[in-house]
Amino acid sequence: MERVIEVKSLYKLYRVGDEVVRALDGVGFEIFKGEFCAIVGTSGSGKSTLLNMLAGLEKPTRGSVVIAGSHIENLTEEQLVRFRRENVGFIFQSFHLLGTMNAVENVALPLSFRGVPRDVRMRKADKMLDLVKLKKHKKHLPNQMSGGQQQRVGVARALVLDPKIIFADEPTGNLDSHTSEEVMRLMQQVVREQKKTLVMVTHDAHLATYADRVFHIRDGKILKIEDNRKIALQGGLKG
Ligand SMILES: Nc1ncnc2c1ncn2[C@@H]1O[C@H](COP(=O)(O)OP(=O)(O)OP(=O)(O)O)[C@@H](O)[C@H]1O
Repeated sequence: MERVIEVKSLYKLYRVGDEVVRALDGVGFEIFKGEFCAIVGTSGSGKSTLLNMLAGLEKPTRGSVVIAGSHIENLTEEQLVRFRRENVGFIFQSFHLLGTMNAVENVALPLSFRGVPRDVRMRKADKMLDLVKLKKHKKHLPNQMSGGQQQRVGVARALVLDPKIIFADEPTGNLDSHTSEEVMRLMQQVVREQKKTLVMVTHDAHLATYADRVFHIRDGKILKIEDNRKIALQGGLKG
């Protein structure tokens, strides 16, 4: 199996007045190509800090983060921007769609930052919207779509540059429970069919059951890693 993310002895300490907060307190794990992993924990457990380190948005105090073979903790800001552009897609809780652009234009946006010609951009964006089953909503503006449809656009946009890894921070935080499950199933399907690696942060243990593996984090430490595939297999064997 191809290792896509390798984290070793990762620490992030913040000084707040006289106190030191250990947001990450010696975290280590590996994530492989094609895995859907969820990082689960309560508020303040260190989830966002961990995701920020994995995406190279913040520097660790100590330890290493190797993504697709590069030690990203050693990269300069400029190199990090390039690294993210070439390797990473993001799905946000609040969708982050541009209100004046329709669905295809929103999905095509990351391609225009790369200087891809308009006809190629539109063709690729169109294909991605088919993939997330939004064929009929391509010309709709964000305010003409439901929350779930907007997040499908968000998923399509994260995929359009064909990134190795997708990071999702509470991707269903603004959706009702039924729509959340739909978006989870979509993400699960995308990871399987496109052989992507998806790392999702959530406080919701139920949504985490859609992931292949669940990393439980508390006080900046990984308490346990649950393998849902093994659990499903054992369930199947028992049944
Ligand atoms: N910039 C900062 N300065 C000081 N302390 C911070 C900073 N960022 C995070 N922390 C602290 O680090 C710990 C972990 O925070 P983090 O945001 O990673 O938690 P979280 O699990 O993502 O929480 P939430 O679900 O509420 O977003 C918390 O105790 C938080 O107060």
